[in-house]
Amino acid sequence: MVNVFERTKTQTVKLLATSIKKKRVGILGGTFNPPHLGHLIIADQVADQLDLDEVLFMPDATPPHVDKKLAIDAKDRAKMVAASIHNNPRFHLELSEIMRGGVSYTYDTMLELRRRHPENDYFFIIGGDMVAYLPKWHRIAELQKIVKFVGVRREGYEIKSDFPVIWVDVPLIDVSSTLIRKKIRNHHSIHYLVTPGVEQYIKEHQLYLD
Ligand SMILES: Nc1ncnc2c1ncn2[C@@H]1O[C@H](COP(=O)(O)OP(=O)(O)OP(=O)(O)O)[C@@H](O)[C@H]1O
Ligand SMILES: O=C(O)c1ccc[n+]([C@@H]2O[C@H](COP(=O)([O-])O)[C@@H](O)[C@H]2O)c1
Repeated sequence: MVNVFERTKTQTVKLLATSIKKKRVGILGGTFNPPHLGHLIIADQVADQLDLDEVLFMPDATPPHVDKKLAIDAKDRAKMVAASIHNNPRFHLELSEIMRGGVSYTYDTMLELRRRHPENDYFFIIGGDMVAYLPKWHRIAELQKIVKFVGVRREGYEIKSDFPVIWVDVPLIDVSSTLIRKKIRNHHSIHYLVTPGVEQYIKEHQLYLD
């Protein structure tokens, strides 16, 4: 007969084994100013084709490139991301960069995520407009050792880079946050370009009107 102590020990070991199951985790980092259907489609296509367990949508605090101005608060961007992804159980909001504050270098973030879950495989998703700049990213040589980069093509950008990237085929989606902001400023429709929750949030908070 198995004594209670032994049974508990076996169960605990089993529990620990399942709780540290290695996951394949995609990360879509961005400014999400605002999040749009392009973000959702690329995350879903990559998750499907690379068989990912989850995708973390991770709004940055201050983007590393100096030319990106952020007029709206990180809280608004995070709330809009939450509204975009709430009905997809594979998508999660990752707040590490906003909580850490300052310039959001991916290397610092990956160290933090790896500390939390060293067992996982991480796949950082980037659009074709970003791939050419990868060699210039902060501590890229070390970063490459702890994350795999996944590239998706983007309308209007030709890829000329021999940087090691896993390419995933996605339908070309000619939508950007810049386009959405411009449409709002010009009082044009953004219906179907963002989720209904994001459209409502933008209206309620009167974002991007100037
Ligand atoms: N339509 C799209 N097709 C492919 N990749 C995209 C698309 N939209 C965004 N991405 C990628 O998603 C990531 C996060 O994008 P980000 O939040 O900066 O949106 P954006 O539309 O590029 O914003 P902005 O127009 O303000 O520069 C980046 O790697 C970007 O290249
Ligand atoms: O770490 C870097 O040097 C670095 C340089 C450029 C971009 N990134 C990350 O790439 C992601 C997409 O950037 P962006 O500006 O297109 O939203 C976002 O998570 C940024 O923090 C990171």
